[in-house]
Amino acid sequence: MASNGNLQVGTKPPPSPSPLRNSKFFQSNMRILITGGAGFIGSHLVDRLMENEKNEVIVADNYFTGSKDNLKKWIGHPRFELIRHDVTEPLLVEVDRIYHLACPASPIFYKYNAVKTIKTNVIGTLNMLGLAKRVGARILLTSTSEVYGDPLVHPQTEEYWGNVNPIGVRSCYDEGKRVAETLMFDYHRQHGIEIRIARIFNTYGPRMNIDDGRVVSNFIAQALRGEPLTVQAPGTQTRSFCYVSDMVDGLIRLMEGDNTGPINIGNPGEFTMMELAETVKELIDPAVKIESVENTPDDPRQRKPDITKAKELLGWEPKVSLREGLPLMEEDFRLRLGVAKKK
Ligand SMILES: NC(=O)c1ccc[n+]([C@@H]2O[C@H](COP(=O)([O-])OP(=O)(O)OC[C@H]3O[C@@H](n4cnc5c(N)ncnc54)[C@H](O)[C@@H]3O)[C@@H](O)[C@H]2O)c1
Ligand SMILES: O=C(O)[C@H]1O[C@H](OP(=O)(O)OP(=O)(O)OC[C@H]2O[C@@H](n3ccc(=O)[nH]c3=O)[C@H](O)[C@@H]2O)[C@H](O)[C@@H](O)[C@@H]1O
Repeated sequence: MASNGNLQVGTKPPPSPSPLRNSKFFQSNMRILITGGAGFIGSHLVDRLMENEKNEVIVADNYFTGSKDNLKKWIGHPRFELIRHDVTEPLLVEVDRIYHLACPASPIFYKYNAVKTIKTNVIGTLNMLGLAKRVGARILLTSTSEVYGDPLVHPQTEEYWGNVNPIGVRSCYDEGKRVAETLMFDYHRQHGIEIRIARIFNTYGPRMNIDDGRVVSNFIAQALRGEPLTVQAPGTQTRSFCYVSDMVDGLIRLMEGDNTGPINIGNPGEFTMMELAETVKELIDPAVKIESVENTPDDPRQRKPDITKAKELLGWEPKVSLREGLPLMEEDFRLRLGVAKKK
């Protein structure tokens, strides 16, 4: 039984999975559902899980921000299935694991239809927990460092309750993810569902949407197009950036470990947005300009994960530094934009 000290007395044991899993000759595969698996992190997670012959992977995605193109190498594979499905509608599939990633991650996209974003986080998570209860699956939620809001505690530990605006333009996402975490623990305490919660910090890498609006994808696309890098004021705000392969490794370790979380998964390397712009400029095009533009409401001024729990409980820490990761993302964007490296 997973534990994190939060369990009430008398919690029911987790629901039993299909009798097949208890058979002496266990032949069936581990059946894994990934909601949002056509997205940036999700498609890299599919790649890693499909490497294991024992895994069958099912992706459910509504393609709001993801695309089939991210999964083209798996379509038609006997151990892979792709379903066009919106998690705000119930889904019934017999699975053993659920990685629940379905939610737009870019602020531009999650603000575009705020009501849909909070529906996805609340109703979508309710539907996935209902599925986990129905089929006896273990479920992992990709929560976010945004649950800490504009943090007054720095770096952020998992015990910090956050400083979140409940009625702002980011609340559909920040509060939506907080409610999702609440639902996860309520199903865990009330129904014994096996839960895992990852609080993901800013993640970057190949397959991010090029015009996604997030800072790393914006700066690299702008530098490759010879456009000014748009540093949103004040430019001294900080973020900590985790390369996608490290993120995927952390998510799998959390799912297959025995701690419910929440556990911060991110790279504690903290940079101001101006420092990030200067690094991208140096790496891609020293001639590119940097311009200051206005920011959006409620933008957190600082963000840096305390990853003590990830290190101690998951044996995980990031391996790829920003200076190692950015060139890998540049190569992907050059390929997709058709922009050759200057000799
Ligand atoms: N990338 C980051 O920096 C970051 C940081 C913190 C948390 N996260 C979380 O990780 C998860 C994946 O993020 P990402 O960066 O891959 O984002 P992404 O936008 O690339 O992927 C999200 C996927 O979910 C799908 N989706 C959205 N709403 C859906 C719905 N209602 N039904 C079905 N599918 C739906 C999208 O089409 C997309 O494929 C999200 O839950 C996000 O909140 C990401
Ligand atoms: O890691 C997280 O938990 C969160 O990180 C990001 O949220 P945010 O940090 O706001 O993402 P960006 O839009 O990339 O902004 C990062 C910083 O860069 C700045 N920025 C953004 C874009 C740009 O062109 N220029 C720029 O300076 C923003 O003002 C902000 O201060 C993701 O979008 C969220 O999904 C995720 O939950």
